[in-house]
Amino acid sequence: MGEIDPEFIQETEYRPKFKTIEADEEIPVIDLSVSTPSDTKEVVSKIGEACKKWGFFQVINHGVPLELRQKIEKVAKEFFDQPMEEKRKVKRDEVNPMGYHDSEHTKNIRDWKEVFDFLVVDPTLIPASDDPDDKELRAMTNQWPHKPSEFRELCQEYTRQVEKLAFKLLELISLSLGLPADRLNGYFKDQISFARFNHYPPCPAPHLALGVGRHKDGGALTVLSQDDVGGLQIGRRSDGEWIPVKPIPDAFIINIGNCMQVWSNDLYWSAEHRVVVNSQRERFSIPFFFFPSQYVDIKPLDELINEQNLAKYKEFNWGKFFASRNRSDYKKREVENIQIDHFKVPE
Ligand SMILES: O=C(O)CCC(=O)C(=O)O
Ligand SMILES: [Fe+2]
Repeated sequence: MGEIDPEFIQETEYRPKFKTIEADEEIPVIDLSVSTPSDTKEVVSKIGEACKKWGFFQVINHGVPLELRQKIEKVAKEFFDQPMEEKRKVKRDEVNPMGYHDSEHTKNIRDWKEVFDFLVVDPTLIPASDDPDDKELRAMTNQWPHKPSEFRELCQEYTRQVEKLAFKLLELISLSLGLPADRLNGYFKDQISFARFNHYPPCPAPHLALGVGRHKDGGALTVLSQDDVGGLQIGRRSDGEWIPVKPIPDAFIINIGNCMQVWSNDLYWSAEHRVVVNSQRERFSIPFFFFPSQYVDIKPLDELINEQNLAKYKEFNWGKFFASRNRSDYKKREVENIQIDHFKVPE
């Protein structure tokens, strides 16, 4: 049994069990290639069902070139393979959260991973603090390493392509809610989206630590690329059971974030998920967090609420929510991380 720093150790109830979970159910795999309006209708309906039941699905024939994905995976690995001294040159700090980081905390427990974050729009403005009365904004900017030499260009090309997919999915999700395809697009005019390279090194005590502790993604949706190692697990909406997400070559994993859950007034589900690590193989993944503009106030969409279906959430400001979440990632805090449940209207 390996020894690890106590700051990585999860409370007993949150440690992974490593029992074989009966694969009686898996998240749906949806083919996005459509040639007729009736194909689109079918895709929309499958997406709607997946968002309700799981909050997760995988997509194939998504339009992001495989070659680009292979290149980006290669440079991400090359970046992390460098000595710590090199990686620290682009280390993030409390002012600028973009760049390299190796002490991410989820729910106040340290994650067994290192990350590199980069923005889609550079610079991106966010609230300077999570204090609702503080109107000041600050700029986040990208920090690019010199090596690998094609790193920056590939990262920018990757976010351009994945952003296109994110907008396509946003439109399909709007349609699935019975709304016009472009109903949600305006919320992303000054999007604060970013992408992340996750590197999970082999862990000597995979039964005690997690690559990422259980959490829900904050934004509208996440487009995730994972390698063939596996380790992502999602909490099933019906009973909370942890279900592994099977790696499928060239597929993207899509999950609903908190904003979409609120917009849909709980029809769609932002599922809790986590990453288990193993003692043998390192794992890489690349989430793209599709985040609305900081000034957008999030609340259940007017078209979806009525006397039979009252709004389940009070309005909250996305930028302030993000600023609050962001602070808690750095280090242990005494208070609980902000959650959408804090905005729930009592029944
Ligand atoms: O590595 C993964 O598969 C998922 C990572 C994740 O959930 C996150 O970075 O928010
Ligand atoms: Fe996540």
